[in-house]
Amino acid sequence: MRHPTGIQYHLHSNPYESRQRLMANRQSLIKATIARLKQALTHLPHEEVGPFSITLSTPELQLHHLPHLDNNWFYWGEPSHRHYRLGLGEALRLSSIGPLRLQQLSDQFERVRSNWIQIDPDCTGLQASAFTGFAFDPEDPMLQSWEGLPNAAIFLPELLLHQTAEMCAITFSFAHKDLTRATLRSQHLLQKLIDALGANPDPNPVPTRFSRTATTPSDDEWITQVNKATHSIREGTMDKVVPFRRISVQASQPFNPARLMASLDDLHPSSILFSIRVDGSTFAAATPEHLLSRQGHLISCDAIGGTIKRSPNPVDDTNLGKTLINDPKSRHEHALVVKGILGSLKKHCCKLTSPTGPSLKRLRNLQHLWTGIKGELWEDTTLLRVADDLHPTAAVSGFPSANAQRWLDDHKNTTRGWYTGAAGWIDIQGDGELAVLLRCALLNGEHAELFAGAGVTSESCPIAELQETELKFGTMLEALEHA
Ligand SMILES: C=C(O[C@@H]1C=C(C(=O)O)C=C[C@H]1O)C(=O)O
Repeated sequence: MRHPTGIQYHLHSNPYESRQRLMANRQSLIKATIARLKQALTHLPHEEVGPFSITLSTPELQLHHLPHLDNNWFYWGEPSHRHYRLGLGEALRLSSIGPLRLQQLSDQFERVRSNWIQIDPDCTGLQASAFTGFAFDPEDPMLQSWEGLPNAAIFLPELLLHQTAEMCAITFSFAHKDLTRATLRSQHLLQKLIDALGANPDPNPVPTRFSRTATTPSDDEWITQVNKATHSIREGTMDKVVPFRRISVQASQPFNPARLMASLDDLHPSSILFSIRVDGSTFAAATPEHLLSRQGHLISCDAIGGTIKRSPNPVDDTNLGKTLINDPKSRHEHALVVKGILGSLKKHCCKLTSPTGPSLKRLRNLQHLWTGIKGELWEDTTLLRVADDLHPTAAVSGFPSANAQRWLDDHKNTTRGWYTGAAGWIDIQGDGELAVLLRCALLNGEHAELFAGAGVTSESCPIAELQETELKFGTMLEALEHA
């Protein structure tokens, strides 16, 4: 295959072979890439303030999993689209907290975007991009196990490895004009990246053993809480609320985030995978739900609400799906999510479309009611401003949102950190994707905390909602066995 720059390359289908080849050629690859970077840097416009991003096609590299890294990382994967992004280093961090956090972040990012220069000498067409994420609660001070993760932030990585189904490219970014420093830093990160990609994955034939050490609220407390919620709903306080539970697990050896993401990739190829490590906090998620995707003036959102288990028996599995789709309680719970999202999008969109009824979204261990919502944006808005109005959706907080939030605060069902917040990427054009952070875990050595919630309406059965949270914990618990 011949690349536009004239570089000859081969796509290796055998990962072992491609790793071997990478390690054998790594010094020459680093040298050649840095030479191309230096060459591209000579084209930087002198008068601009930056940030600056240089994108180089790197067909010799392939990204299918989070590699084993000892420094900070940002990772986004959509296995079913063979689409992955890995960020290392921070060229720039924008952060904010408080009720105006997303508007402030949006304004800061728009200022950055207006000065951001990207050079793409290989004509990859891949846009320079940053990672972003935010906690559920705008006021969450991010204490205890969440310490290190900011409440809301945008991170422009110094090195972004971007793999699509067709190509792989590296974008080097920096927020200053010290070209020597930029080159040295790029070389250092490239070396780290190639060493990580080229390393053979740790063999882990034995499942990781761990035990559950704490559950908050306990089963009994949860049942009381759900009963109180259905009572409040029947009294007319709100239509729906989504309380959550947290479990702690303890293993005999540290969990390995790279192995965790690889097993999530194998077990949940249709989910969105996200992981971040900053300042000692490691967070990972495999979520089925987009909060928002934006491409130009087109946006889309997932409305998800209504959950049932799966069965290994195909007939039973189909029947479970039918039960869910015909269940008035689940349909009602789902309809509130759709209504809430349409209500939030109205002011941003000149056109909104959604199917008249939900379909089934089948995941490995559970199935959901799902409605895809599409819209066309008015011109003067941004991904983060739309996200600000969407978040929190009735899928993760309740309906109406303010009443549900008050109920959760009153019942101390708070301190969620990034669980049920959102994270993703945002590019130089203002396009991006944000995923709702569900089916997730905070990793800390041999300790992990997992989070799961369930939508409660007037007809909810507390035991069924308890079982639903257990099903949802199952996503991470199963993957942690291979971590
Ligand atoms: C709150 C969670 O999931 C949300 C709630 C759902 C429900 O109540 O049926 C389904 C999907 C998610 O929107 C979670 O996974 O923790």
